[in-house]
Amino acid sequence: MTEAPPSPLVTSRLRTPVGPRRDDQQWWNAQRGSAMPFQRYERSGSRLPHELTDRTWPMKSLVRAPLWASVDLRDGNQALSSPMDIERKSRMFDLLVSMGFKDIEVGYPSASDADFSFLRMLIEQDRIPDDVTISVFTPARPELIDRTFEAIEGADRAMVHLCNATACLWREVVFGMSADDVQRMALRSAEHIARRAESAKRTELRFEYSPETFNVTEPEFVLRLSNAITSLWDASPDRPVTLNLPTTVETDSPNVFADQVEWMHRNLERRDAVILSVHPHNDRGTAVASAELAVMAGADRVEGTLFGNGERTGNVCLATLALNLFSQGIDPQLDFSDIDRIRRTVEFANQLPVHPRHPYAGDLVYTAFSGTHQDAIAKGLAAIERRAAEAGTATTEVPWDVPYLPIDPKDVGRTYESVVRVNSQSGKGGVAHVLKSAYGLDLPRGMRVELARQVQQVADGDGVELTSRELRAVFAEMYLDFARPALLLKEFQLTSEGDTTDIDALVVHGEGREKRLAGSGADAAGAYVDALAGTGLAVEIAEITGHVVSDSLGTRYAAYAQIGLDGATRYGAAIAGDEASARLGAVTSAVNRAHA
Ligand SMILES: CC(=O)SCCNC(=O)CCNC(=O)[C@H](O)C(C)(C)COP(=O)(O)OP(=O)(O)OC[C@H]1O[C@@H](n2cnc3c(N)ncnc32)[C@H](O)[C@@H]1OP(=O)(O)O
Ligand SMILES: CC(C)C(=O)C(=O)O
Ligand SMILES: [Mg+2]
Repeated sequence: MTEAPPSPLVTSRLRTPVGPRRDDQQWWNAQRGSAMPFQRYERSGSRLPHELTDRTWPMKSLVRAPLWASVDLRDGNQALSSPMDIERKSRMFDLLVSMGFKDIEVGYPSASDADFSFLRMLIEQDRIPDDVTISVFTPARPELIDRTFEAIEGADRAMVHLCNATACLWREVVFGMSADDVQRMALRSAEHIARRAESAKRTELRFEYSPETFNVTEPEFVLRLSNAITSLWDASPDRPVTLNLPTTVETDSPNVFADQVEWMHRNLERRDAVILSVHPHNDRGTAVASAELAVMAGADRVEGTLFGNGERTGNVCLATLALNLFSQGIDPQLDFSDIDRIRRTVEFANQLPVHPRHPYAGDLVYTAFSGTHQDAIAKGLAAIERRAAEAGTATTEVPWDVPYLPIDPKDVGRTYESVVRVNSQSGKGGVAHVLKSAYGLDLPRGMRVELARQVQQVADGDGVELTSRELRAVFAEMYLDFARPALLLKEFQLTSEGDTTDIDALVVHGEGREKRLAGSGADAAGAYVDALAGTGLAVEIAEITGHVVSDSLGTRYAAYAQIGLDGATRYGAAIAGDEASARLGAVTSAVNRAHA
């Protein structure tokens, strides 16, 4: 068996070890060796091309969306315990089209009847829009290539995607071939494809080649093979060949992949005739970083799946990549404006749930439970509203800048309702935010503190989250509903003359009977406390605030009073049909709380 050409690129060791030194462990580092058999995974040599000391990708930033290619229907599908049936495939295909994907790998038609018939259905029912190119996967086996061409017969456009593994382990263990044999197998298949394409005149054909296991293949071998393929297919700027570099099994940190991609990008022949693509998998959990750095390193196109379904730990998640761009002010060129619809369809097709913490799409990703985060979010949302009001424009027109929320949930079709959810980790900011957003109640600061303390006690006791309705109930129990009120304002009449307001009120105080009281003051509340002196209550008003509330019961008024009584400060609140009733009710509530 011929060995792969010796590659200086894979034997050089350029990596500088980082991390705490083991020999003179510091007093502050109590970590000790584990019993894990890590030695089994030690590597000799490096995958870094040693020429690449002048890498340019670290200085680059992403400025536009790469070409997106969905492989949900091929790589995603092949990883499912129950592969998609035709209905699930159709729903996935229509979703991808509706989102703006122009490059969709629809299957591996030579592998199964399900993939073959789905493709025939798409073609025969004319379901492929004019600006969408479907791609079909084939291994380097002539009989399967022939079947692939049967599957695409009659299509207006298609991309034939040839793939074979190239790394030493696969050459030796899977194929039992030398590097030269693998190259010969790939070229024979590429030639076979070119020949078949000659006779498929009706279809505008493009070609893709993937050196599967690229990331663990000797770079010089993969470069030589890729150049031979693009030459055989006669890649030209007006008929470019897609060269797709996968991390079939992700093995290294993303900077290593970025170096590998930049090295290919700089050394490929016919670079202007090659669409350089990457296909990261997520075995180390760094597929997104690998894709982003690869684009900085020169890749033009990214293959992946929605929410990262795929073999083992999955393919790179295109939703994350696209919305990462969006969050930096770059048009993702894909429509995620209703991310829950997208998620529901993908969950239906894959029969797999999307994790509640999945970037941008999970149920919980725009939700804060912890107090300080809630406080900051509530302040951030209020600041956006203020800025919009100052500019005389809608909140959607001012730049988004809210702590702990990288994007506006509304931009992906979410509401603010679940942004703040209250449990025992919550503070006053969160409690106030929920009452305001769900019920329009804008409590004064001191009252928020008092209410939050009570909410925390309830949440601690129950150990669960409080819904906005439960929160409203805690508020009502504290300030609005008194089973045995010490003071009851049954009715009142106000008259004003000049700067003075007079009140005539009917109250019940303590165990006593109804009592008619009169008083005067600068306003209704002032007149009321003056009248209350007649029952022996020496109330002082520190602050009264209020606002209109519109809810299912119509437009009403909410008032919040802070009073001094018997040397203590109390808060009270009331919601009533008119402002005066609410303000007097808030004073009554505060008195009742003092006596509770
Ligand atoms: C990284 C990727 O995602 S590659 C895509 C992988 N996707 C799939 O495998 C899904 C669909 N696959 C299938 O349905 C089947 O594997 C089939 C129908 C394609 C082939 O089935 P079988 O002929 O029974 O072969 P099987 O899958 O057991 O083994 C693969 C054979 O193909 C060879 N092979 C594997 N990959 C390739 C390739 N890219 N090009 C050429 N030959 C290949 C293997 O060496 C093995 O050959 P051998 O029989 O001489 O040992
Ligand atoms: C077919 C290739 C691109 C693949 O899916 C992989 O290597 O992961
Ligand atoms: Mg893959």
